[in-house]
Amino acid sequence: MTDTHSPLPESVWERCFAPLTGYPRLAVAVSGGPDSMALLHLLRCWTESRGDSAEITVLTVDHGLRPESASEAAVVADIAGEMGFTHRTFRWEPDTTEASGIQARARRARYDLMARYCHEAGIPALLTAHHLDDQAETLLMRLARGSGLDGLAAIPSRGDWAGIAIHRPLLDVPKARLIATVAAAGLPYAKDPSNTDSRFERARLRKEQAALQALGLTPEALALAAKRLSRARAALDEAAAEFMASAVRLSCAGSAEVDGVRLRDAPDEIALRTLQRLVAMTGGRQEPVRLAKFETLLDDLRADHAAARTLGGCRIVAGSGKLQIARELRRDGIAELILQPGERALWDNRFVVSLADTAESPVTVRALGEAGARDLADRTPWLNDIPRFARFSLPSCWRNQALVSISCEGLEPDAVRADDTFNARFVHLWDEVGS
Ligand SMILES: Nc1ncnc2c1ncn2[C@@H]1O[C@H](COP(=O)(O)OP(=O)(O)OP(=O)(O)O)[C@@H](O)[C@H]1O
Repeated sequence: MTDTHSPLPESVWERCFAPLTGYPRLAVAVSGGPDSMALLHLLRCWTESRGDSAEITVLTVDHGLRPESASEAAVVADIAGEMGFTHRTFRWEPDTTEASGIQARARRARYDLMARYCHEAGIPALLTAHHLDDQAETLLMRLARGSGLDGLAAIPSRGDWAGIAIHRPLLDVPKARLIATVAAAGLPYAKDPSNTDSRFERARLRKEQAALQALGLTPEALALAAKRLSRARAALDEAAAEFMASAVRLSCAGSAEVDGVRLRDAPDEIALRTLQRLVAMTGGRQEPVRLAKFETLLDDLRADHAAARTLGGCRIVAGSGKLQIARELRRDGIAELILQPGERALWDNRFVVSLADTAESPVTVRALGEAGARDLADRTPWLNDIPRFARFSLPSCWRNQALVSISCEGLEPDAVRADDTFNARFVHLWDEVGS
């Protein structure tokens, strides 16, 4: 990819999209800016060039932060429609009392909304249009923060959000090429003024482009460094996954049990990754947790000082040679949701809950709670296989204030099954961790 200012040729986009082969359905995140409009156009070229390509759904989040945002979403909807793709717009209502971190909150809300929709629609993967210049900027920003290996490896080409695979097929492509691609395709695109607003770190960095390039810190060189570091990150992730396969028991009920002796003896990097991973999987992706907190946890475990604690939405309890991790039931509870017959939804970023269309009426899904868990302990044998505290945050299904099911896919039917039209499936990665 030496010519950085011409449209992307077929040989290149075919290679970019190769990892997407085999998905029956794909969602693509399109803001209406040049990068994601280029991705949309290339995806159309790709689907046209293949007889058996995936069904595409285009997703736009209207953050309502600029007056033009609704009309920009409408333009994306029109273009997606002309291409023969389904389109959905989600409106985000920001909490205006919170003054800080609007970009980070918008980003989190965006991924949550899109992942939720993907679960409802049965779409396993979401594409975003991150590119080489995004990668280079991310590396520089992380350097400035003193990030470690994971941070410096920057944006992964393949990630995960609440059980949905995230693919970034254009990560090796310079932004200028995407602009040339979208221009050659004759597609309109929106300009986001926050890209040049000096209140934001990324925009400040862009203003220093010339100075950085003069020092040899070109986007290509930075992205290459990130790519090399990402190989090291991938190797460590793989080693951690192997460790987890033999030292972790992950329950279909969404809790994890780790062999405490093996965790203490594991290399720091592997033990830390295991803890981070399990907290992210079982904790419903609450606020991001700083690495330093995991380092303290590991030190305490090794020094036998690890009393029960909470971290990242989880409760972590050490004892009898094991470590148990499960979603914490906080005082402010876990949000409930109402499920209509025939509906499927993501609950607490952990379980895909569904109600068969034969169900007689809607149900409410909520955490089982302490009283419910006590009541069921003798009647539902698998409950005894998971830690007591992990039972409180299990998905339970209620109708008219009566508990009708706590069915978890992969476990024996429960004793309360007054209704067998409800199902809950833990969203996280069976094949990577022993269950
Ligand atoms: N409002 C939006 N609606 C739909 N997709 C969006 C929206 N904003 C961003 N995206 C998707 O995310 C990609 C990256 O955009 P941007 O760099 O602004 O997002 P980000 O989420 O902050 O990035 P990161 O995930 O690296 O933090 C876009 O190319 C697009 O695919």
